[in-house]
Amino acid sequence: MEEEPIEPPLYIHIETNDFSYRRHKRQKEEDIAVCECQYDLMDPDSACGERCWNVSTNTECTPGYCRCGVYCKNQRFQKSQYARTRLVKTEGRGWGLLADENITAGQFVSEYCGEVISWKEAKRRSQAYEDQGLTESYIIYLNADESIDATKKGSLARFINHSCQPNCETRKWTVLGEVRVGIFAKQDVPIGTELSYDYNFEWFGGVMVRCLCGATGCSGFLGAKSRGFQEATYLWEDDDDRFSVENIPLYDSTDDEHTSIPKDTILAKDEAVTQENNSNIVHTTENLEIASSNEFTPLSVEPLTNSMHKVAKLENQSSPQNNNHHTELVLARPEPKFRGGKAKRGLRKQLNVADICARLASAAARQEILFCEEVKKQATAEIDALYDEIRPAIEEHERDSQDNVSTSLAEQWIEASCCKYKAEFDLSAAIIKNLASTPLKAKEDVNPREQNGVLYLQNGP
Ligand SMILES: C[S@@+](CC[C@H](N)C(=O)[O-])C[C@H]1O[C@@H](n2cnc3c(N)ncnc32)[C@H](O)[C@@H]1O
Repeated sequence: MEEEPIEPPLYIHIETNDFSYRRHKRQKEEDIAVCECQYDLMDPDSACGERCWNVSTNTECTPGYCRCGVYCKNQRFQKSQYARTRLVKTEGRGWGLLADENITAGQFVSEYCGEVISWKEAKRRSQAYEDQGLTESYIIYLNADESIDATKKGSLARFINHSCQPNCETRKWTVLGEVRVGIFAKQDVPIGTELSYDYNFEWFGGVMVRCLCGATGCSGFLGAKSRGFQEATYLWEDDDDRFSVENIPLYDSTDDEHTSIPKDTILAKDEAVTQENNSNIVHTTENLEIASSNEFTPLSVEPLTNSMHKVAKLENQSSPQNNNHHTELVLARPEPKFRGGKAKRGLRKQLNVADICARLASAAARQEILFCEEVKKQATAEIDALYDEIRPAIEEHERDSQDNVSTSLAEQWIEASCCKYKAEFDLSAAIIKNLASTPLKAKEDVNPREQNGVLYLQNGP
């Protein structure tokens, strides 16, 4: 019997994402993250190695803005610094990718390139591919709004198969303002080993693929953790005839093999190949979140007054040395900080400045305190306005673990937070100073008022 030729699948090979659906983002100068690394001949890691703060936030250095110049090691996506890999025909799982060199844990293996498309378009294509009866799936989740479709255009990473016990993982990196997906080794991978990562499909199609990864504890199906899968299995349990096991289109990759090519026939070496018949759609979700180690914690705006819970209990002490109405400010313990670092608005005012001023005999002292309060109000208004601007980015971070706050906005936020802290501090300092050094009004001139447990003054006896 004549053996069928081993035909590598057809697709258009690309090494950077294709942006036909929208324009590539243009990185603004103020948004470029510049690290502090400086190349030192004696220390190779000095040129944007592990200690580089861009590396620690999964952000590549921008050429021309990194002082390490050509020595910068943090431009792996931009320079396509992939590991050597080989395309291989597997048994039952279509084509796969082998390590063609010893790969070390943490090494960048390849970028998952494809067409960057909107979430809506991904859904539309998913349906279309399914309607065409295509069983292999190449769409992965990029972020809440976009996906990467490597069905027709892609890099070699599109051939990496799923395993429930993978030796690689996906990570998201920001490169020149765009988020990109890389495949990174989770462990040392010896030459000749098949590369794999956990798809965790967001399964759009009705087609389910039996997982043939062979791992102990294999979940049984590709995308077993996906919402689509959960819904389908729920319906099965429901005993609904329409969704009985028989009626669910089930694709077993072994049955679908159209060739009888010997197991693991090594085909091409880092080879770009094209063919039109391989397509279908999958979505990964959780797995990509691994990439979000660039934790962004929104700055909390916790004014001093707020942390000084029930701020000031001003008690008058009669002192033999001081015939003035000496006043002591007692600060209660701070309340715990806001959880999640989220800025809270509408903070309760702790200091009744008008009331404090009403007790001070000196007009200059009153003016100073009122001025400080005015500055504090302005600082509060400033940070509230900024909060509205920064809010969408915070929400996006919460949704996607994606830090999209522009550096300039983040800097404004930090500056405004500092101004507000300073204004709070100045106000408190002005009150303390004036209460301590300024004569208070005579007791009969002051109308004692209930301070609601937050702040109250008692004149001396
Ligand atoms: C991104 S492609 C991987 C490359 C694909 N094997 C090929 O030949 O082009 C994903 C498809 O590969 C197949 N596949 C990947 N991992 C598999 C596994 N563990 N078990 C069965 N089929 C798998 C499924 O058909 C899936 O839709």
